[in-house]
Amino acid sequence: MSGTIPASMQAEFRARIDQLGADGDGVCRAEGAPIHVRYALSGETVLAEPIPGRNRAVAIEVIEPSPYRVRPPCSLFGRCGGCVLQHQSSEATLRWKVEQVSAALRTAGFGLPDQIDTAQSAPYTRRRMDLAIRRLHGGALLIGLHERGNETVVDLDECHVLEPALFALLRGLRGVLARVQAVRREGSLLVNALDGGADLLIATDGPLNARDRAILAAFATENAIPRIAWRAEGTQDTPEIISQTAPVSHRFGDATVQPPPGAFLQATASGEAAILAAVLAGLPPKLPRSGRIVELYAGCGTISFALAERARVLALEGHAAALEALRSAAGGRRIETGLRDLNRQPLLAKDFAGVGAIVLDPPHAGAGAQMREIAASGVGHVIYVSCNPAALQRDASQLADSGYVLEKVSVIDQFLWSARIEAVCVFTRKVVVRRGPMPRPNRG
Ligand SMILES: C[S@@+](CC[C@H](N)C(=O)[O-])C[C@H]1O[C@@H](n2cnc3c(N)ncnc32)[C@H](O)[C@@H]1O
Repeated sequence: MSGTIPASMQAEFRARIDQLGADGDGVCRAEGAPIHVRYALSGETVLAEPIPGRNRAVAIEVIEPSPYRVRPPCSLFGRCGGCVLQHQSSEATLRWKVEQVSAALRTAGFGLPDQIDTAQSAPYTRRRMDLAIRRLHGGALLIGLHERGNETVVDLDECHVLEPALFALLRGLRGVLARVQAVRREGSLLVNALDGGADLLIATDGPLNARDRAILAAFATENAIPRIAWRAEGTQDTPEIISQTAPVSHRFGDATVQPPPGAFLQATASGEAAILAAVLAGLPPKLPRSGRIVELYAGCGTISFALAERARVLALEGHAAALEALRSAAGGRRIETGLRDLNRQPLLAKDFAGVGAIVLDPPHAGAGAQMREIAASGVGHVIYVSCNPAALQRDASQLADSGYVLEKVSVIDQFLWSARIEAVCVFTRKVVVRRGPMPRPNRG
């Protein structure tokens, strides 16, 4: 969305909100163009104040409230960019998320199943968060999330989504990082609450000196943190392990994985469970134990180990360290792994010959070139785990064009009070399965 608010609405204006946009903001129309009004809900009339230079506004007074408006639980709501929908009941937000996914699938060309399953994570259960670090001129340190639309860091002195133990850890870390000279002006912190303890990946805009390392190592020991890793801010360098007090471990089913620093993890344990249940429910009921599943974008194996209970799995992933974690834990299971950049080198349609099901969990941008090959493969079951309805719409339209139907949809709200939406969609196509060799992983 670009442009600015029409000249006739440069001052405060009354806005009648038609709907929520994909970003969770209310949308009204002015002179034919949509204007996004923050903190306004569908059906409301609000007094809105334009944000200078943008076609966005902020609700400053609610004139006619939505029946779903509630009091936001967090005092940082409206400043911290982490939550955008605390002023709407969680039930109404879940319905809105279902509608967003439904609209994407309808636009892609599918009829919807009679029932859409839903799951919603509870407050205080987020186990992964990417935070910003900012040093103020006086030396004090902020750890938190950016304000919406700008780089100001809002110190997270209250949070209703994070697991309490992680939140408590941040409290201590704030004082510790204030003493770390490598944080000159800014940095970032990725916290993962693994089963074996918290895993921290810190990035700073200056180099770590020996004193910094000692400070971080002492913090790890005092707080029983298995691992702290570091890398230079703004890079994707392989993280350096600063402190390792215990083995890093996380369980996927009966497998124990050692995820790399900053590893992708589903945002909540209950969200992960809902995703797994929906994926397993979407597998063909008669998949023989000797059958084959190709899993794309497998990460460290969140889904792979559960799939391997049902059939042989070929798990492909583009991030070498994540794949290595999966591969190391896969011993004795029916999991073959392959390192592959599926954008540059997608599996081809013919590579899927004889495969009983494809499970894919692509990044935010969607499956890109890989999707065309999946659609052309004719594999009977395609189970798509989505974290972005817009990408889902693009990718699913290729399945619609290839004659797939939509069997099942589950919408999972594991990013409570945000506009982020997860969905698991099961697409099927009646085909005669071609027999052929298992696709060969491309070992990197
Ligand atoms: C949404 S995560 C899902 C990971 C895993 N399925 C899980 O649930 O933990 C997407 C995964 O895709 C991987 N990925 C991103 N781009 C890729 C590419 N071009 N080729 C292969 N894998 C890619 C990421 O490294 C990440 O592990």
